[in-house]
Amino acid sequence: RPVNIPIKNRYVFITGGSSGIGLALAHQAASQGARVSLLARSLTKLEEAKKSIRLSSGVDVSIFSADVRDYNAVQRAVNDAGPIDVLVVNQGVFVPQELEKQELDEVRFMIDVNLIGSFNVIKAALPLMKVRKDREPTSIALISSQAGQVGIYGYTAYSASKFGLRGLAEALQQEVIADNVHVSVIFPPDIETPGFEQENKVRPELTNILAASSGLMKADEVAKKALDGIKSGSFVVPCNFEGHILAIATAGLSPQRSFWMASIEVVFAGLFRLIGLFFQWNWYGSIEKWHAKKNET
Ligand SMILES: NC(=O)C1=CN([C@@H]2O[C@H](COP(=O)(O)OP(=O)(O)OC[C@H]3O[C@@H](n4cnc5c(N)ncnc54)[C@H](OP(=O)(O)O)[C@@H]3O)[C@@H](O)[C@H]2O)C=CC1
Ligand SMILES: CCCCCCCCCCCCCCCC(=O)[C@@H](N)CO
Repeated sequence: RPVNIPIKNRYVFITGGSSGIGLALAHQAASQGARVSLLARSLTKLEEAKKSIRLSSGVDVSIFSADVRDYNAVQRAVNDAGPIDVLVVNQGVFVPQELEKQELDEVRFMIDVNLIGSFNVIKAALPLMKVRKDREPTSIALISSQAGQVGIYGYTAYSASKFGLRGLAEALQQEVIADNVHVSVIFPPDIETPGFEQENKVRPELTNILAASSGLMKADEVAKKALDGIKSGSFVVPCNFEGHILAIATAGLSPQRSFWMASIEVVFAGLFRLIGLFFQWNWYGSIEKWHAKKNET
């Protein structure tokens, strides 16, 4: 059934809101009349974000410095922020590397921040969100990645953390639906953000080749898709053309509000499996070629 989750005059809490997608989302939510709170570690970056939002939309946002890995710190921030209508769990770290070369500390870092950190944020915020149920519907949105829909070379730990968010989201939606809380998972491709700029310095060549199957988006475009998906209470939120194909090919047993999209998923399931196999065939071809070239030199 369709749902409409308004943003205007509502409380939006964004983790990782001081940079990249989170910051773009904060700008857009503020300019649409939301009361915005941001959480991240660096107070300096938070203050810069606050200043830039005040300059562009005249809105004063609240900022909270905390590490999502620290449950007590997250709980304090969430309680200080007050009511929450829309929770955007966006914080994330990504250090691409072949597992054989990657230190386990880096694996743990990604799982801790991306997955366990999301548990900490949601668990701390849920009680505050449930008390808002007598009002309008509320939302919990998680920023995953297309690497959370399909495993990609160089992303063993990152993909695991982002696939994990999907399981969390599917189960959570069943637990909170009675409280009129609607869960959305956003699956973006590569996005031009400060984090991506860092990632690009160390990304394995094969990761670049495979990720190039999907486009590169601007943070503003992704933020707009995310916000529209949140407002319409969509469970799976794709961001670009490839993302739509990927969403249908990996629909699995996730909830679907749109009768139209559900029909497409059912009727074209076989066709999209075929497209998926074509991509895999192509990717394994690239991997083979890359190894052949490496062995030559
Ligand atoms: N850029 C891309 O290509 C893509 C990104 N994504 C996902 O989108 C999300 C945002 O990415 P992007 O905007 O590029 O990232 P950025 O690196 O630009 O921003 C990350 C934000 O998260 C905060 N953050 C990081 N670690 C923690 C922590 N332990 N506790 C609290 N806050 C933290 C950062 O602030 P601080 O460091 O001060 O804590 C910052 O505000 C991530 O979940 C990422 O996986 C998905 C697909 C593609
Ligand atoms: C069945 C049809 C398939 C359609 C095309 C599929 C293309 C998939 C490409 C996946 C790209 C993953 C990018 C990850 C970005 C990211 O999260 C990092 N930049 C870290 O932030």
